[in-house]
Amino acid sequence: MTFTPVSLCLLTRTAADGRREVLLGRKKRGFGVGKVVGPGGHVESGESAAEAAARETTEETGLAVAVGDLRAAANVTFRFPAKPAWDMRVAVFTGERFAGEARETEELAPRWYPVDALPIDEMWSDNRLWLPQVLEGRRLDAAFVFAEDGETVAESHVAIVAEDWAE
Ligand SMILES: Nc1ncnc2c1[nH]c(=O)n2[C@H]1C[C@H](O)[C@@H](COP(=O)(O)OP(=O)(O)OP(=O)(O)O)O1
Repeated sequence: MTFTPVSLCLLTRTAADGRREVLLGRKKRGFGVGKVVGPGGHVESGESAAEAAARETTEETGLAVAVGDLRAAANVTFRFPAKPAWDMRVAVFTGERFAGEARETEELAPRWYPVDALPIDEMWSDNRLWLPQVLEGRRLDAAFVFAEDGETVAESHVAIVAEDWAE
């Protein structure tokens, strides 16, 4: 089985009203077009997963992120038995430090969403099973198998590796 390496970056901030927000965006082209996703994409040859997360974030949102400010938050595999070319292993990073203002790019229309009101129905269907936990500070290992339609989660496995923010 070959899993394409992909990185995903979840930047968070505290809004003026005190609510915690996460930067997501509507995908404008390519795989998953129309869905709300975190900035991310394929890890290029010679690049670490964290470097890919930082680069993709800059390319897709205009924000500058330092690799050292990213925290490894989850490893998630997506398997599509009906379409194995789509199989991917996603390294998910979180971070709170970045520079600049998010702007729309050719790939993504970014927007800050309150963490307690995620647009979960507009995201990949696996997201509801792991994204809120990551945003609560848990580190996860997860695996999802998609049904023939490439949209419905047929099997899921989510394991908590660490309760990072537990005090
Ligand atoms: N199932 C699921 N859950 C959560 N997030 C995602 C998925 N599938 C996904 O593809 N994604 C995310 C991961 C990435 O943010 C994108 C996919 O990246 P993609 O646009 O295919 O990769 P790029 O390298 O940016 O592509 P090109 O620029 O080369 O077209 O969606």
